[in-house]
Amino acid sequence: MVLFVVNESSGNGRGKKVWAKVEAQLHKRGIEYHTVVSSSQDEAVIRMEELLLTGKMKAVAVIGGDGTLHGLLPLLVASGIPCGLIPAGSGNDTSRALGIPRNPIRALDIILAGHTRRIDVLETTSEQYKSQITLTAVAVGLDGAVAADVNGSGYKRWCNKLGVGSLAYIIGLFRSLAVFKPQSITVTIDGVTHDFTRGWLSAISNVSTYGGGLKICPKALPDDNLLHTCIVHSCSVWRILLIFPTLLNGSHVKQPYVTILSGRSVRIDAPKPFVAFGDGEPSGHTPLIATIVPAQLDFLTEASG
Ligand SMILES: Nc1ncnc2c1ncn2[C@@H]1O[C@H](COP(=O)(O)OP(=O)(O)OP(=O)(O)O)[C@@H](O)[C@H]1O
Repeated sequence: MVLFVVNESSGNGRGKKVWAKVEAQLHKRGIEYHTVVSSSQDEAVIRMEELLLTGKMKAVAVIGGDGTLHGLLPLLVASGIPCGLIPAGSGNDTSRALGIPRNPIRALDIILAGHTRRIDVLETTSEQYKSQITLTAVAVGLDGAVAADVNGSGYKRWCNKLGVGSLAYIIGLFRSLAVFKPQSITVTIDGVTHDFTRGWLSAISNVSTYGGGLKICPKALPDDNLLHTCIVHSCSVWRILLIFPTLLNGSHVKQPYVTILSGRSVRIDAPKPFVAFGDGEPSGHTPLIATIVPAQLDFLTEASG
């Protein structure tokens, strides 16, 4: 039986509408299911844990955004149960990376078909969070500041209402640029140290996009056993504004102000703490260590080939 974990508030209420469509479809097809409709992440984890202990759940389907899935990752990884997603968030970078359609019924069909792809996750350690699991990317620096600004903001609600959830990240960028101060950063990847002056951000990615479709690490794949980090450095605020549109097609990687490094483990240091957000949720501050943990999650996706 599939357990549906629903965050009705994801996408500023889209979760509720998506669940209504999915539930109607399940009834129509006469499919039995269990459900956890939660008002908080803690409640979802407790109730999901209880239901998994019964041994009757063959898969968990999350209805929500990247943040909803993020909160359930430790339990999903520990249980080894296949996991699916019916996207209902604002950014939806997990569904983008795994080719899961926005149409709830098509996403439901993928879950019911039962094909899985084994994917990696990122584990981060900071002073604030001893161990955290992220599926998409950890934004460190300017992009972390953007995530902090977007989270819970009034404009995010409006963007979602207008059906342009990704626009919230663009608004957040302009607001954050007005106050953000770049600084020297040190990125140590697999033991090799790289120093950057005027470091703006170091995005650590398991998938190619973040922030609602920005191709920050275009070559990253969720099952390549590697993490990829994109460092933007040595440039002015005006250059950042010019680089930003090139994130849409990933051509920023050709610029001298952008360095991509890949490996298994990375540590980011900065003289003053840079804020970090994983899957759009708080991950602490630098110094921060991220490690790729290969083949941790069986994700329900379209059959390949
Ligand atoms: N299982 C849950 N039930 C209820 N609320 C949750 C649950 N998990 C997380 N939340 C809260 O709901 C917020 C919004 O969820 P989520 O991040 O999935 O949606 P979003 O922000 O609209 O989309 P995205 O993360 O794709 O941009 C989270 O930041 C968190 O505070």
